[in-house]
Amino acid sequence: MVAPDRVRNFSIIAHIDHGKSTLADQLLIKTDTVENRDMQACLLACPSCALPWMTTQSHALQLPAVSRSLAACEGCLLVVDASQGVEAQTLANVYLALENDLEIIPVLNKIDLPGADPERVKREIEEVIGLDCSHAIMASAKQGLGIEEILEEVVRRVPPPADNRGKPLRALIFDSYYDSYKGVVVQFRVMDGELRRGDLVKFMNTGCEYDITELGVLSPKAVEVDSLYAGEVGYLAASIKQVADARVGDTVTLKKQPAAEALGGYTEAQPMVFCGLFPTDADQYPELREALLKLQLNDAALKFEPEVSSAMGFGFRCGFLGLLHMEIVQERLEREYDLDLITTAPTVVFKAVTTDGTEHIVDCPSKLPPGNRLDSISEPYVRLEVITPKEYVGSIMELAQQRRGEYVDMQYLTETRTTLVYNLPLAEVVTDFFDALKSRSRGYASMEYALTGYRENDLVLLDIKINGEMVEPLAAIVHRDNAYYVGKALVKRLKELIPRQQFKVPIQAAIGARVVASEAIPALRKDVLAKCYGGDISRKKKLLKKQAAGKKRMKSLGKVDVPQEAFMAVLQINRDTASMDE
Ligand SMILES: Nc1nc2c(ncn2[C@@H]2O[C@H](COP(=O)(O)OP(=O)(O)OP(=O)(O)O)[C@@H](O)[C@H]2O)c(=O)[nH]1
Repeated sequence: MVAPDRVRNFSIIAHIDHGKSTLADQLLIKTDTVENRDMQACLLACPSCALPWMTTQSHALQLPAVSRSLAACEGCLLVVDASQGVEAQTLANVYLALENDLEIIPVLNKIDLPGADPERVKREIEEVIGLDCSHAIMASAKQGLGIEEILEEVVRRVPPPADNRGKPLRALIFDSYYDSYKGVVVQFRVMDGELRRGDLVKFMNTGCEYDITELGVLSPKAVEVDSLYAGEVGYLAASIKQVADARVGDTVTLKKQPAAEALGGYTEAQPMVFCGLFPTDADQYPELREALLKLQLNDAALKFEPEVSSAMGFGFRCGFLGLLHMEIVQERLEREYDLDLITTAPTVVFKAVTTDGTEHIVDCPSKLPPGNRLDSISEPYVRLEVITPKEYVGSIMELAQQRRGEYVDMQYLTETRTTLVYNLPLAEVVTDFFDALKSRSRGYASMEYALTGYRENDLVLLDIKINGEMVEPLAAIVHRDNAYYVGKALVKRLKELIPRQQFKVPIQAAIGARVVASEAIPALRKDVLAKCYGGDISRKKKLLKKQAAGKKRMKSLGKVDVPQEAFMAVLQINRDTASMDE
């Protein structure tokens, strides 16, 4: 055991791409090579470290996990790219660090870059965050500059953990992952007491009990130990079947002498975005189920339940933390499990109150109670914070307004950069908002958002009928003011996307019994090959191949084949309405 006064627990917070992972690697190499060090530094990599390919959108939703990592530390490195500056995520993370009372050490990374301007960025950190930067460390994680200085500063400034060894065991879970041999490997920080291999432990929030089969520290390789004390960080394995049983934020205590109270901050990951996943080939349904179960072993936030739709057949209604999470899961299902899926447009979770006063959770538009029984519909809202160079402010405000945003605040962070705050419906953010923001700011704006609650709005169900049949997966819940636009644009888009059939196919958008838009796909006249009669054979082959590839992602709805893109068309509509002149 290491004397508690020689332990330092710290983590790294940074905006995406500012160099968190590179710096973490350097620090680990350095602590490993400096022998007889007078300390044991324990680096708690924030969860986003393990997922370096995630983009900003995901991070807002990962904040609870990041906040648990921070709760397990006494200090943190605030890493800011010296060629960029403070971004939306930097701010969100700093607030969490402040809430957790951490000692924050500013590090200006990437000073090797020709565009680096550490003095400007220092001023920015001082002005925006109010953090003294006179001792900020200049570093280049890439070139290994400033690494030793960082470690020295950590030892000097981050306080050692409080000596709580005498108390009943409380260990905070800040990460967990599934290992096919050991079961779930749980990473935790012992806050109070002591934990030994073989102990019978209880997870206070889930109530699950386990015998610890393996106890160890990651330094960074796993090294088994017999016991861990308050202040130490380690991992345990106990044949736990899925990460949902060992959730981030839960408290581990001893079954024999349990702590009176769990540590605070435990929240279950709530899926915020839902979509339907249907195998293109109905025979793949059992495989899809197996694959989802496997993914769930390592993904406590993934939710799914069987869904049967008259249009789509058997599939699953799946819940995700956000769009990025959804895309990652879909991609893994298709790549790793070789499934061909039709995905329906993502939707947020609405709350509907019927005239009898009952509240209904609506995670699928077609589940909305019928109009004549509806009293009200509410939708989730977020507080969105954007940081942007000031020349894009006008364009971003316009975007936020188009997306039903409600202006809250604007502040000049520095002479050149501005922060904008809006309240806006989550439904408007989970479409292509991030892309639109990036394109309007040439990639320079960054954003962060957090759920604030539900608000009642004048929302209606927009139904889509193809060839006279209601297609549930194409239905959408939209604001009444936009329903006409969306209906019109959606019907137009569907006409472009759905291939011609042997017969004329009418497409209609309706609110209740009222048709708000209609189009028709004319009947197919020519054979597809007729176009290139006499043309060379390779061209024909190419055309056929293209058709075959297209076919894979079709779903037959009644007599009409509908391609995958049609199910996502409603997402593009928002963009279209934004640029529609009408
Ligand atoms: N020039 C230069 N590039 C750096 C430095 N540190 C990191 N990078 C590069 O910046 C990019 C992002 O670095 P990462 O360490 O992946 O950043 P991150 O903050 O961990 O990113 P996420 O995990 O995706 O949030 C990589 O291409 C690194 O090679 C540095 O000191 N100088």
